[in-house]
Amino acid sequence: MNPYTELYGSENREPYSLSGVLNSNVAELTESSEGPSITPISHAGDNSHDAFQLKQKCIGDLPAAKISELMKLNSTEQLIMQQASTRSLLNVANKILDESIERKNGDISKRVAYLLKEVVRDIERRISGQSEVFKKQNNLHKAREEKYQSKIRALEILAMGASEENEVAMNQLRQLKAAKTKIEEKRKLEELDVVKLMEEKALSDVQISNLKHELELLKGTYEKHSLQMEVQAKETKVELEKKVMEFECLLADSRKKVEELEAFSESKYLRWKKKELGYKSFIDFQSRSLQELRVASESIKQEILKTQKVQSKEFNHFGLKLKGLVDAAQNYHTVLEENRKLYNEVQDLKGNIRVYCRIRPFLPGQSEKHTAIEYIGESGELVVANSSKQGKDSHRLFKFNKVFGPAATQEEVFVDTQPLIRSVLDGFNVCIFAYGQTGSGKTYTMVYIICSVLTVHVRGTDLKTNAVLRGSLHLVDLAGSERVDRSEATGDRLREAQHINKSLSALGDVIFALAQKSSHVPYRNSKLTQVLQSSLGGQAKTLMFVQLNPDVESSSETISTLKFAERVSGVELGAARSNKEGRGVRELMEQVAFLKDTVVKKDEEIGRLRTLKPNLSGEKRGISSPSYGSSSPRRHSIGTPRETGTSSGGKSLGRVEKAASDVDNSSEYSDRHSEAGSQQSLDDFRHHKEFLRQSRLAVVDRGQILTGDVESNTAVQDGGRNLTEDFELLGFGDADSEERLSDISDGVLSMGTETDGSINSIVEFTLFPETAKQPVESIEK
Ligand SMILES: Nc1ncnc2c1ncn2[C@@H]1O[C@H](COP(=O)(O)OP(=O)(O)OP(=O)(O)O)[C@@H](O)[C@H]1O
Repeated sequence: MNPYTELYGSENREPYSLSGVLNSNVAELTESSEGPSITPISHAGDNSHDAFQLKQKCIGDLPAAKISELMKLNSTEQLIMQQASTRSLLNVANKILDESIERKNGDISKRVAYLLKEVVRDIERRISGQSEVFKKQNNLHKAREEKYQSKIRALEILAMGASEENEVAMNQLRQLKAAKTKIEEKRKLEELDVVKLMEEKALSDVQISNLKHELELLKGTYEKHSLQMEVQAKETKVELEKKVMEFECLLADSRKKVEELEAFSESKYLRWKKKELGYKSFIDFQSRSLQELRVASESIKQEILKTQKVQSKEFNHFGLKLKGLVDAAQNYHTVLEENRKLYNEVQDLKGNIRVYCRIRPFLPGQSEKHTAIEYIGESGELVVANSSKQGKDSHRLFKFNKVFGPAATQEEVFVDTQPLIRSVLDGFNVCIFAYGQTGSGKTYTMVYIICSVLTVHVRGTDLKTNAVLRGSLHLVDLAGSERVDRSEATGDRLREAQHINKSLSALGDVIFALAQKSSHVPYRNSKLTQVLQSSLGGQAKTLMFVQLNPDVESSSETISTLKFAERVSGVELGAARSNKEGRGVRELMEQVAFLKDTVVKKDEEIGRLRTLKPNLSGEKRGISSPSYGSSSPRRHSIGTPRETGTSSGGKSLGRVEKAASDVDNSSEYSDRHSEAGSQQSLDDFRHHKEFLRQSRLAVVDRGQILTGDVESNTAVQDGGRNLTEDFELLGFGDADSEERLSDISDGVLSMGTETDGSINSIVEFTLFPETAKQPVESIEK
């Protein structure tokens, strides 16, 4: 649609129609220019232009409709118009319009006129474009004409030429035809392509519509989303506003604080300023002092150098003195060693009981316990903490011949004990017994000997002097010396503990008597002391191992044990003497001993019969008999029901009411138990005998342990005789005392065995049934 129609409607048709007229004229001109008359027009242009100029004035006075009418009607004018150039024609139209605009003064709106002018200009542009095309076409036609002319000339030449050339022409024609068919095919293909493209276009349309639909959907969701976002934005806005308010409050606070801080920092700054001034003055003062000090240090250096020289001289002097002191110290140590030796010799001469103290280590699982042992000296000093006491008494110092700490090995203990054991071969009686509370390591130290007392008798002949040597070694593993109140034993175990305690208190009595050098030593109060009589009083060498439990909970037991050991260490047995006798003397000694024992046994028999009398008259009460009245350190009551205690190695451990270590108390015990302790039940006695039958024999010869059957007594004749002698020596040789002998013969098992050279040894294994009671049969008899 023409845009001018839209703009001006029917009122403004006049310029449009004028333009249409002009256009049609131009179109006519254009059509005519394609024809062969173009050339005359262009050639005749100049003449017609002059003619047109002539008519120009009168045409200009006419209205537009008239002009077109004139152009149609007047053939001469028409020709002029046809022959006039388009530019001239348009100039005329312009002029007419301009004049009409001026003349009509508002009949034709200025706007329309202006647009008309624009249209005319556009036509002009087109016409100039068309003229360009015409020129080009003209040139093309000229070129074609020339080409055809040359072809015509060529064809004329060819026509005049031979028929072969005609054929060539025909061929060319055919080729042209073929080319034409190809072109047609190509066109068909292109048509097909167009169809395809149309189809694709249809598809694309469908896709576009789908996409549009999707776009609609997306638009919907987007709108929803944007709505939500808007709601959220509103909420967030509210929150933010709140926050802004809060921040504003904070800001106000912060401002206040800042102001305060500023004020504070201002005051601080002032203070620092003052301080700075102070420091500056102080630094000045210091630097002055430093200068002075430098000067002083220089002088001191000089003095030091001087002093160093003096000191080096003095050092040399001291070195010489020190060397002298070291020599003196070495001498002091040698003297100290000699003193120790001399002290030991004095001890030997006096016949003091040697006391070795041994502290067992904490057992596995006791690692967190505290120790009561505070100090172990190399010369036998021992400091023990006494938790029950305060102040000065909270520590107690003891001194013994030797103290073995928890780390001491069996080998170390044996090395120290070896010389004593060796002296048995020289005819000395040696007794080694271990004392201490239950579980303190007595058996461990006595090298796990399964029995309580092991006696080794060694007999030999000195080949040079023909003298007979008799030595005996008693190894005694005593029962635990724990208090009954601590053991909390009841029933059978309490009785057992009391019996065990008897033997320990009897031992205490003996040691107390020996320490007091009293005329009567109560050896016969227990089998233990009877067995040990030769070792405790017969100028024997006696060694006591005091075993200690390091646990602080056992400190009271430890203290009482050590007190007892202290007493024991004070006992002087007299210088040890070797049993080296001529044959005659020995026989006489044996006779004396035999007679002594017989007297003693007769006394005992009388005493027993005395006690038996009230029983026979119907009074059922305990009797006191030396043969049964003794208690011993170990009880082996096989077959008797008993509680399992803390014993190790199958031993029955006695937890006793009072430690025999406490000599003050032990005498009291001795009195009390000498009567009560002798009561033995028939059952216990039987059990004891049964056990003894099953017991095995251990043989020890120079530290070697041999075992043998109890029944297979393979002693040589001398050995057999020795056994009898030993029984006599121990005071059990009375043949009249049937019960006691049977008890001892079962209890003391011996075996002789050859040792090196002429020395024979007898080993005895002794068990003491503390709970064995007097058999009813014997009482009745
Ligand atoms: N020196 C030691 N080194 C390592 N363990 C030891 C030592 N002394 C003792 N023991 C251990 O401590 C425990 C108690 O020792 P032992 O049985 O010899 O005590 P005891 O005094 O003979 O006891 P009881 O009075 O009950 O017969 C045992 O397990 C033993 O192995």
